[in-house]
Amino acid sequence: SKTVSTILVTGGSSGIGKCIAIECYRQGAFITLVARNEEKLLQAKKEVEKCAINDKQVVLCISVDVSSDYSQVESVIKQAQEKLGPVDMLVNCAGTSMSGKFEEVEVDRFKKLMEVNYLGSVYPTRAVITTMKERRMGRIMFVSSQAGQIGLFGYTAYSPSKFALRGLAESLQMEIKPYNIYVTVAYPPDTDTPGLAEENKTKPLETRLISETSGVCQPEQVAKIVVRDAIVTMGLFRTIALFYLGSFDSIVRRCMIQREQSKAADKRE
Ligand SMILES: NC(=O)C1=CN([C@@H]2O[C@H](COP(=O)(O)OP(=O)(O)OC[C@H]3O[C@@H](n4cnc5c(N)ncnc54)[C@H](OP(=O)(O)O)[C@@H]3O)[C@@H](O)[C@H]2O)C=CC1
Ligand SMILES: CCCCCCCCCCCCCCCC(=O)[C@@H](N)CO
Repeated sequence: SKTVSTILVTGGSSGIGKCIAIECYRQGAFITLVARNEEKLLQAKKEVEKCAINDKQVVLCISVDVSSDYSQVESVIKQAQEKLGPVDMLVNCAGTSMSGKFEEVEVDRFKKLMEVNYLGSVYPTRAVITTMKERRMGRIMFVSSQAGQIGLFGYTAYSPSKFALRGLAESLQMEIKPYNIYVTVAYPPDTDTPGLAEENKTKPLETRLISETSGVCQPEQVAKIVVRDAIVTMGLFRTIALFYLGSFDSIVRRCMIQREQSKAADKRE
């Protein structure tokens, strides 16, 4: 039996996701990289493999669009789990950004960003959650953005898709805490990646000046911090309304225990 973790990283072929994969591989994990473009996936796989700490480690690649068809996402993640074992940590990092003035953003982009950034995190999470609950263990990370905490000039399409992740994460955390599954949300500032370079091609001056106040991080640095937070801390509940959330948690726990007792009673009959 393995002692190391199995980690699935969406958006693992580039930028922050690739650095998260490398960071975990350096700690002995087995990794599945998920993204669409197969060449970029293979290239990233090679880079990750260079960081192995033992000869049993494996990097698996899956080419799929995380945002288009749930049944497809479910089936490829099932295949990955059959090969590498159940996912201990899911990192939802696949995403795309764009900036522009509200009235200049093509109307289709609002939908596209919600699909990729929001539904593209719902689907993989939905595909791993049942097994995590059965195993009574797991970690789920959502990669939001500083623009997922405050709305900023130029991000009328992007920010809402990142705010949505927070609502998802907090609600889900309340459901799955009794199952020993912890949710974290990362809110990085601008980070030097191919995605940022692409976004910068059309960034309004205001957006650029505002973003500069927060500086640009290196993806390796962001990866180190978010992986540490996901493994070491107990997730969101540190920061928000501890008292109320604690009492809601006890409701959830009580209901779970009652449900299990009545299930056991049914079996005895
Ligand atoms: N860089 C930054 O300044 C910041 C980024 N973020 C967030 O971090 C995440 C990663 O950003 P970054 O590293 O810059 O991005 P990159 O553009 O460099 O990488 C994006 C990754 O996501 C994959 N991806 C994109 N769309 C899909 C899809 N529909 N299905 C599956 N995979 C997909 C890409 O592969 P492929 O295209 O082949 O599918 C690639 O692996 C994003 O969610 C972004 O919003 C947050 C704060 C700051
Ligand atoms: C604790 C409260 C934090 C609030 C800090 C406010 C700082 C304002 C600057 C924000 C910079 C915008 C980052 C967007 C990054 C992004 O997601 C895109 N680059 C993706 O490519």
